[in-house]
Amino acid sequence: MAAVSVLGAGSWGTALAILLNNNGHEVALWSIIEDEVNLLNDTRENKSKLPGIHIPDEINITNNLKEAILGKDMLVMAVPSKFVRNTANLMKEYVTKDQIIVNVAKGLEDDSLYTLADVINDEMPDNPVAVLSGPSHAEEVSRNIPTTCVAGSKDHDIAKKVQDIFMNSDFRVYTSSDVIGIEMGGALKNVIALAAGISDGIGFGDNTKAAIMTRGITEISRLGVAMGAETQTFAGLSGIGDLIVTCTSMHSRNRRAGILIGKGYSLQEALDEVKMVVEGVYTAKAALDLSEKYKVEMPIIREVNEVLFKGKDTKKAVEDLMIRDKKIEYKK
Ligand SMILES: NC(=O)C1=CN([C@@H]2O[C@H](COP(=O)(O)OP(=O)(O)OC[C@H]3O[C@@H](n4cnc5c(N)ncnc54)[C@H](O)[C@@H]3O)[C@@H](O)[C@H]2O)C=CC1
Ligand SMILES: O=C(CO)COP(=O)(O)O
Repeated sequence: MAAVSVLGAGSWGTALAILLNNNGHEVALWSIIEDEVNLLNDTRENKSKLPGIHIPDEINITNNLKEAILGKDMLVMAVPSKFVRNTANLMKEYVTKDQIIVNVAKGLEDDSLYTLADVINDEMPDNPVAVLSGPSHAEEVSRNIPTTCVAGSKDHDIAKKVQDIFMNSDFRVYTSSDVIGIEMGGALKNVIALAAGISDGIGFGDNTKAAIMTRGITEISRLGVAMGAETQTFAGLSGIGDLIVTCTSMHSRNRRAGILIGKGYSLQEALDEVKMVVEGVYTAKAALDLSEKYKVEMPIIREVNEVLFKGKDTKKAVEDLMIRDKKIEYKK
């Protein structure tokens, strides 16, 4: 058994802390927000994000970062992407180089255009860094609904350790060495989910959503491969698997925000309504910047940016996607 800390007590951090506790590990759950820690300790429930799910008494819920880090074998970073650098920066005072850092957040850093594993590496260069990603809504994982994920590390032994620590009969974990592919799939599917939600919110049908998902994974894999990822990863759990769950589930924060925007809500109104982090909004701009940097065409991601940040009419965005130049899907 291992000693593990989960950093970030939102829906995903809470669900993973419970899973790790159920796996028999010694678990701490840290949040930077003192009020959040007090509420979780008082109620042993994350009422606003995972209502009805009991947080076992053995989990040490703490606001003390030093206490959360010291003596742990693994540190799981479950804070939203925009807080990853600052959290990693705070952590480095206490981490020792044998501790494995596992990133479970999905996003990109907007200025540097770094993936989150790269941000963590940048802050804690001596630590082994892994990622865990896949179609895995906290609402279902916390109810032990069968789920599959992939643990990625360039070092197979590290990926295997992550697999061993997280896996149980309801949570199946594969390993992969394609870290960049896993991260790009996880980050960019959120932008495509916004588009799928917008289409649903407008009242378009299943045909439209299937088109967005299929052309969406093409865009994601085109950029990912240009950045060094393996094509095959985008056909896997962290690619098409996560895209399917995000574009079709009512648990999806990104899809829900998209639906509201498609119905005419402003971006801010949609974010206020969803309450939890909508990562696609933060990733959209970085994805567009990366598409320009790598000279990769990403029309759906471009239109999502137009709608989110330039107030473009959602129906006009879809129309502009439909009347683009004629293209070949495949030619031998
Ligand atoms: N919710 C889910 O089902 C899944 C979420 N993820 C990813 O996990 C990450 C976290 O998502 P959620 O748990 O859904 O978010 P959330 O919105 O439920 O939780 C956010 C949490 O971040 C922490 N936080 C807030 N401000 C902070 C700050 N300034 N510094 C450090 N920590 C702060 C707090 O503990 C807060 O509860 C995201 O990148 C998301 O894409 C990945 C897989 C599943
Ligand atoms: O990444 C996630 C599930 O795999 C969570 O993001 P969404 O809630 O937008 O689907």
